[in-house]
Amino acid sequence: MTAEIIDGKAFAARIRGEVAGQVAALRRDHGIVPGLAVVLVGEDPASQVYVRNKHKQTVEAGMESFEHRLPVETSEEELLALVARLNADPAVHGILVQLPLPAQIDADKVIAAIDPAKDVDGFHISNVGLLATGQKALVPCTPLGCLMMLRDRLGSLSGREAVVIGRSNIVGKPMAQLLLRDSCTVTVAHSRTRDLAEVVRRAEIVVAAVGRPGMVTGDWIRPGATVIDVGINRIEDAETGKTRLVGDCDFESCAAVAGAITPVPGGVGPMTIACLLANTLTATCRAAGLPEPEELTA
Ligand SMILES: Nc1nc(=O)c2c([nH]1)NC[C@@H]1CN(c3ccc(C(=O)N[C@@H](CCC(=O)O)C(=O)O)cc3)C=[N+]21
Repeated sequence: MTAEIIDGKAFAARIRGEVAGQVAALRRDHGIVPGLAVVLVGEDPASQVYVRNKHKQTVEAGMESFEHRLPVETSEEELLALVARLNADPAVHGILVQLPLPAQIDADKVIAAIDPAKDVDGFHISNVGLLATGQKALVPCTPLGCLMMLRDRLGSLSGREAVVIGRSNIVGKPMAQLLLRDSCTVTVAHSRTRDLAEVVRRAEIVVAAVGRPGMVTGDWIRPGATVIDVGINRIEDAETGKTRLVGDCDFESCAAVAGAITPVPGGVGPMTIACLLANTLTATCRAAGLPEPEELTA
């Protein structure tokens, strides 16, 4: 069997188009322009690429983009002061502080300082708790994108066996909560899981988010399973000496067994940014007391 390759790039473009349409309607009917503030501390090259892409796509969707680049030696107090200003700014509907942060800044403290209503990353404990208890939350972008692709391919997820590999606050844990909310039977596996291959072989849905290049191989995959590869690992190609992006799944061997699989690049990554725009639109609608875009939320 050869897996269908899920085109995350095309899916993300479709979502951004939908967001752009609703942004245009908000402007036309209510004079509201959604605004997204992205804060980058330091000059990590990968982070700079992501922030540039976010800015470009935010503007293309018709929203306002506020970029704040701070030097690597920025203090925690300075960053907290900026967050406070953004919280108070009515033109800002969404706030994203790019992670990781330099060592002198406590990321948990910064996330806790963001107004939960503007927390488009869905990282604030208030949103984490709302998601975990099945209430209306802002949901982390990467798991939200994964959920959209799974629903699109499988329809109802009810009763399905899902295995999430990885237990991070950013992907693994919220992914498990979303799958649970859609009535999957969810297992969260991780580096200490015994017989990991055997656990993964049970799954109709595999979400790999461990950050270890090529760790999941085809012999771990149940025939026909849907495989969502969240890993974005930059490795050096042994032959060309150039760096390239690979996922947590060994693509060739997994694609030979799976029913469908997301590629890296061009899978989950573009969906993450599309969902950031969707969350910004959702936050804007909620702030204005307007009906929110149902098909763009979890
Ligand atoms: N507060 C916060 N929120 C985030 O959402 C966040 C963050 N911090 N820190 C860094 C990670 C990483 N991240 C990505 C987004 C898009 C791609 C993406 O579009 N990737 C392309 C490839 C891009 C390339 O060539 O490097 C793809 O997979 O096709 C990747 C990674 C968001 N993150």
